[in-house]
Amino acid sequence: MKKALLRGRRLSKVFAQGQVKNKVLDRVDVDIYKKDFTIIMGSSGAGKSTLLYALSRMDTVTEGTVTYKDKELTRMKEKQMAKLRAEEFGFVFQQTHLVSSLTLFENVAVAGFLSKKGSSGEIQKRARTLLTRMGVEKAEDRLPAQVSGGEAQRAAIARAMIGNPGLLFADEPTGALNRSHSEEVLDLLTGLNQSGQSILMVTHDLRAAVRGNRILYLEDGKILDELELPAYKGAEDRHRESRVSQWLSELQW
Ligand SMILES: Nc1ncnc2c1ncn2[C@@H]1O[C@H](COP(=O)(O)OP(=O)(O)OP(=O)(O)O)[C@@H](O)[C@H]1O
Repeated sequence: MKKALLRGRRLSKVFAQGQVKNKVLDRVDVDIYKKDFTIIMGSSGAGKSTLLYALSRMDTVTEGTVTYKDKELTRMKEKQMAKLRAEEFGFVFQQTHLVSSLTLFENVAVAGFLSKKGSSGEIQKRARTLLTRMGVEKAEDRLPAQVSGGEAQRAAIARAMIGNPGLLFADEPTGALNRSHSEEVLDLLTGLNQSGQSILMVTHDLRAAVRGNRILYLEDGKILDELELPAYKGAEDRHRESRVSQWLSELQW
């Protein structure tokens, strides 16, 4: 039996606004496995991002436990959690949140210094290698405002990878990109996964979802169903997209 890298048990999240309570996650049980490219799908407002934030402890849960490599994150104090997050997790969001006054290289290197993994020289070398791997080495001395949205997102992925994370969390990483830039970013994520990187990604885009080998479907705060797929082999596999599309239509997505 596969052992979970990250495990959520009976996760509930209630947002209270005055007297009104909105239960967004309802006792969700979920396991995320090492080396998988796991996707969270569901309709708008289903709680996808809330589940990602709960599992990464970017946000607290109302009830339930989150365990990563046998450490219970839901018991950790914020300082301990911040350390674990810096050492073990990488994050990519729809907006890159790159520091506007720093070059792409500096954005990646600074994140590397914060992860405290290696000497200054090693981190700078790794930053350059990652920017090259992401295909943005020619833009590394430019500010975020001087590059395209796709280049900025690729630099943001380099930044997320600089600490060699055990798990990369991505929340709609292609949500703000045009089709060709989205494909470039998805190709990079697929490549990272093929070299062993575990990824958990939220998306509402079918083209992004087909990159995963396991898709979880969230509805009304619960995981309604999941689909296992073989590893992604390339865009020519048309059958894959129709299979996922068929599954989603059965779920009335
Ligand atoms: N900080 C918050 N305070 C109050 N309600 C919130 C908060 N964050 C999210 N919600 C509510 O929780 C529900 C789920 O939000 P969430 O962003 O997780 O959904 P989602 O499935 O990621 O949606 P989308 O695909 O539209 O981004 C929504 O009804 C949202 O309005």
